[in-house]
Amino acid sequence: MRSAAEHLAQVLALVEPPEPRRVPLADALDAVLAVEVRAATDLPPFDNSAMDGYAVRAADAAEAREGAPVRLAVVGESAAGHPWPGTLAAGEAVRIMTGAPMPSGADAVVPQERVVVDRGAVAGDAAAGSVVAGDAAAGSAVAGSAVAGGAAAGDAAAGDSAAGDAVLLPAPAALSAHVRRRGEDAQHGDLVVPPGVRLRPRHLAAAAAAGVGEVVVVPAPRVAFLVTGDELVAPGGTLAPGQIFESNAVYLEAALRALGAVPVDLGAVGDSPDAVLAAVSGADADLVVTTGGASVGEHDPVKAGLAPAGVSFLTVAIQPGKPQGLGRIGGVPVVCLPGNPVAVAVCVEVFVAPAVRAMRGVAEPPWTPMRALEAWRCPPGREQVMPVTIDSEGVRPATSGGSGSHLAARLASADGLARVRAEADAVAAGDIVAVRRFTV
Ligand SMILES: Nc1nc2c(c(=O)[nH]1)N[C@H]1C(S)=C(S)[C@@H](COP(=O)(O)OP(=O)(O)OC[C@H]3O[C@@H](n4cnc5c(N)ncnc54)[C@H](O)[C@@H]3O)O[C@H]1N2
Ligand code: MOO
Repeated sequence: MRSAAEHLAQVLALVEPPEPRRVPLADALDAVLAVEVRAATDLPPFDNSAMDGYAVRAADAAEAREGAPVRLAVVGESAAGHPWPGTLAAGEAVRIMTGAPMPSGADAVVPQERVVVDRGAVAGDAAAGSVVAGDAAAGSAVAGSAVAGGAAAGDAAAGDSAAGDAVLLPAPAALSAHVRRRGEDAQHGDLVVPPGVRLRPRHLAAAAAAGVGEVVVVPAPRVAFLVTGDELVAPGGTLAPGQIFESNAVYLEAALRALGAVPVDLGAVGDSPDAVLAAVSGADADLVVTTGGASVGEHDPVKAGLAPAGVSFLTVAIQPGKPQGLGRIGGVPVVCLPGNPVAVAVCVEVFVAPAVRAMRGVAEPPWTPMRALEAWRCPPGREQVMPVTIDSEGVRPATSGGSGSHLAARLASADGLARVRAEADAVAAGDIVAVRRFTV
């Protein structure tokens, strides 16, 4: 019998990552980046305002004081997507919105709460203009110089100015205040996401912001699955004598999806070796997984169909999961699992998931030592993989029936798996076992 570790090495040796492919960002979530993302532009692409307010020349406001504000003529407006085309001259300000380009000549932004707008002051009769204070402080700062007219306080009103108004600045503006500098986030050509990163939403946003619309990734591997057995009926149907409900295909489809693979359902082919060979041979996949028909029985169709085509059938020192097959059909790696549902779940966690993660370039989560809180028995000579419940103190068998490979319903109560070395024939309370929460 081959050890589980040895068998895993053989499985991993058989699989290869799919060829990297260029995909739009919308299709790249969770894929592993094959080629680094570099900024296609400076980011931000231009100097712009971090505030709604007024773009000014800091030098103009240097002498501004409470009670002696500096008055600037508002000569235009720069909004996000709508730059102001001119050049700011001494004594001028431009109304500016958050994200809008800084006008040429401007080097600071004064938030609108910190100014007082003198409505219509420049265009015509200053005395007729109304003074609009952004907030109480700004209002009081210019109380002495406020021009007669209806005064109204409030942010919205203060921002509502256009060319022809003037703004009163009650304090100096620091050079570059509230200006977001071109290239301060990333410069054209800078590394934004290195290769090997599993792309999460934040990586996609960073690539998009840097002007990159497509990325080269290791695509999700296509993993085909085939279930066998004349006794299977789709869940929800009616059982005739001797029939059982199909659960392995349901599990595999979901597990493969959870692993980031593209599941390819090859169907249920009954107990015909020819049908097994035909289904597996035609699979458009990076890996094929079969369940059932891999043992020593009279009607083991997977073994009968695939062994003559070159798949090796062997026993692995693991419980559950002893009879398995491994090889290639038409160049495509094939892993044959036994049919018992718990054996399938265990073999996916121990052999198939690591293979899928290796194909994707994703790290394998570790198994960690934990304390057994109860005693249980194990089969000598095979590494036992026991479904367990997990709490902060340790683990307990999830079922009183041990790791029986047919106990599919009870598998639902487990949190993860505990591995007991092949030499042990029992676990005592207090023993240390290797544990991992289910990864699918
Ligand atoms: N004489 C021996 N008999 C068996 C041995 C042995 O060493 N000598 N090994 C046992 C072990 S261990 C296992 S595991 C099973 C594996 O047998 P197969 O891989 O041939 O699997 P099947 O017989 O086809 O199925 C086993 C079991 O699982 C049920 N099953 C199958 N497919 C599904 C499915 N898609 N959904 C739900 N349930 C499924 C099937 O009805 C059987 O009950 O062999 C032992 N025998
Ligand atoms: O190895 Mo089998 O999967 O024990 O029942």
